[in-house]
Amino acid sequence: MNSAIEINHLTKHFTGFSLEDLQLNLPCGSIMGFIGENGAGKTTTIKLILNQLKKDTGSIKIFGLDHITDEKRIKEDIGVVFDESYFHENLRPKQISKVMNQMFQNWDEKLFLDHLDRFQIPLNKTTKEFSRGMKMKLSIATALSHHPKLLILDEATSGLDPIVRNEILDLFLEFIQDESHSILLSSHITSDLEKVADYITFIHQGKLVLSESKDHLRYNYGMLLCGASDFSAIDKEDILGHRQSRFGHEILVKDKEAMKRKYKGLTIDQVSLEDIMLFYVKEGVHK
Ligand SMILES: Nc1ncnc2c1ncn2[C@@H]1O[C@H](COP(=O)(O)OP(=O)(O)OP(=O)(O)O)[C@@H](O)[C@H]1O
Repeated sequence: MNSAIEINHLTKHFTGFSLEDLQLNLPCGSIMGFIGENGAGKTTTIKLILNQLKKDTGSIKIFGLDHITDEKRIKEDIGVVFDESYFHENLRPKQISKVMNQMFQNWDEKLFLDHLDRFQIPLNKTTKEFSRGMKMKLSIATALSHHPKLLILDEATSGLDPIVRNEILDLFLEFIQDESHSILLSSHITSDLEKVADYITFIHQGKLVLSESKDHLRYNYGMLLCGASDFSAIDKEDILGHRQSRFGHEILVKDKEAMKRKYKGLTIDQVSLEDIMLFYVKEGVHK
């Protein structure tokens, strides 16, 4: 079994929105960043994976097993974090531990308390007395404490300060040291994904734009910078996306090295995930 999550031809229709023919493969031992604008379909995809929403067509396999017929078995091995805390607000961490112990065979209270200690989460407060960051850390500690093999996190680091986010990213990198572990991480904070993700899947208006290794994106995509006269000499087919500013033309290109050879003398910068997203979502892509 090499895939933690394997999605083929997944489709879900709502009135006014469709997730169409999604393909995604998260290899075991890796982190996949899941990106897309607000309303692109990330949470819908995650809920479909978790069978919290019913798919229309397509297949979803987790650890090689069907996500519906083998749901009970699979759920033991998945830790899930959504951006909202789902604990009752009058519970203290040890009471949460009792609840989780009923839910998961592999619940490990010692591990849970170790995570809380590391995150400096007070044991004597109820969750309604927690800050947003504390609630998020509590959710992540909970998700990790039944020894899951797969973590699925939907905007789990949104609204957290950079120090807390870094702590959490470090924890993800530790988790992934075990090659049987994997993470699907939806986030708008593309710089976080640049730090930790091995793969990036990008959806736009319910459709897959790309699903590639981060290194492939880093080495193949580039931003060509030029003035008006050079711009007119660039072949249309090389322009993946284009933006004009008062400083000149910025052109999103694929196959950076080939472009460097073809347009000698022009600057081609490294491109960030945020740039790629902006060009697809805001500037429009030419092909
Ligand atoms: N239960 C539902 N019934 C009808 N439409 C829904 C339902 N759930 C989601 N949608 C629609 O599906 C689309 C995608 O929503 P989704 O929450 O998956 O986006 P997202 O990529 O997670 O966005 P965000 O980054 O804002 O969280 C939206 O247009 C939303 O209104």
